[in-house]
Amino acid sequence: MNAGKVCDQLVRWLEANLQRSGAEGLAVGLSGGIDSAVAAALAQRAAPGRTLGVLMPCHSNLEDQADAERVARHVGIPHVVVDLSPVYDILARALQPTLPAEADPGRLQLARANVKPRLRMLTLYHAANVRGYLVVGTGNRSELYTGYYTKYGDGGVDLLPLGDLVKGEVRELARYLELPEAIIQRTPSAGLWEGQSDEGEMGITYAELDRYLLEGAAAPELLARIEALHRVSRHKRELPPIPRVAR
Ligand SMILES: Nc1ncnc2c1ncn2[C@@H]1O[C@H](COP(=O)(O)OP(=O)(O)OC[C@H]2O[C@@H]([n+]3cccc(C(=O)O)c3)[C@H](O)[C@@H]2O)[C@@H](O)[C@H]1O
Ligand SMILES: Nc1ncnc2c1ncn2[C@@H]1O[C@H](COP(=O)(O)OP(=O)(O)OP(=O)(O)O)[C@@H](O)[C@H]1O
Repeated sequence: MNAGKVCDQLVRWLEANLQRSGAEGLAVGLSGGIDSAVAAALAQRAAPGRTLGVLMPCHSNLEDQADAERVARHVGIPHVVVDLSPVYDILARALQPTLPAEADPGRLQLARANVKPRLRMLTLYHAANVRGYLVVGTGNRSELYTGYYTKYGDGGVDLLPLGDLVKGEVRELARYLELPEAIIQRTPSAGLWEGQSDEGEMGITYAELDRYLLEGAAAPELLARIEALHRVSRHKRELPPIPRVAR
């Protein structure tokens, strides 16, 4: 991949989409991870002085927040911090009546974890609405293909500038953009629970997934796993089905 060429294309793509929309700027959620750092750096180039970073810790560790602040400084964008921890706690209590009598522990953990990206989506849209900005998503091709994101959570965005790049290409772009090496080297994690890692949860490494997406090469078991993830997450990449009514 020619990182310089890709960078220019993506900046121009963001500029064009911003202009077409009539919106005034771009808002990006900054987690301290590589995807949001790259998305923010591209947004800042496309809309200098009109890009906002939004930090939304939710029982997150202080290191992540420090990394996110570092990204905002490095990229040169203003940022706001919205601590979602208290609202998450209140919501977790308020949601008790939605629980079945005997909730499956695995499902309960995931349902609770998905509240965090959904609160972030709500917060980002509020920040965007009050400024006339668009919400820039950070999903990459590897995550989109496998559905590794929360529907209407981090999947609820206006633009996906990284959507055609596999995770390894996002890393190449991060190096081209001269983002801090510590951010580039972080273990990819959605940070939804202690010890969670993307690769651990998916049961596939990004190297394997990227190779499959770029070259179509994968061992049969791996191919079956990736295609199963793709199949069951199809609904996330489409609008909700609408019945055709016969009158
Ligand atoms: N066939 C179908 N047709 C229509 N809708 C369907 C459906 N199957 C499920 N659904 C709906 O979708 C829901 C399940 O989807 P969803 O709510 O997203 O939940 P789900 O895919 O189960 O969980 C989200 C996954 O994304 C990961 N994640 C989240 C956030 C960020 C990142 C990251 O690294 O960036 C990763 C997270 O760790 C977890 O593995 C179901 O409860 C149901 O409402
Ligand atoms: N604490 C946070 N503050 C602000 N935004 C966040 C936060 N956590 C997640 N996000 C947003 O949600 C997106 C998905 O983040 P997540 O941490 O789940 O995994 P990711 O896809 O590896 O992204 P990244 O590499 O940017 O961390 C992030 O890129 C970011 O835009």
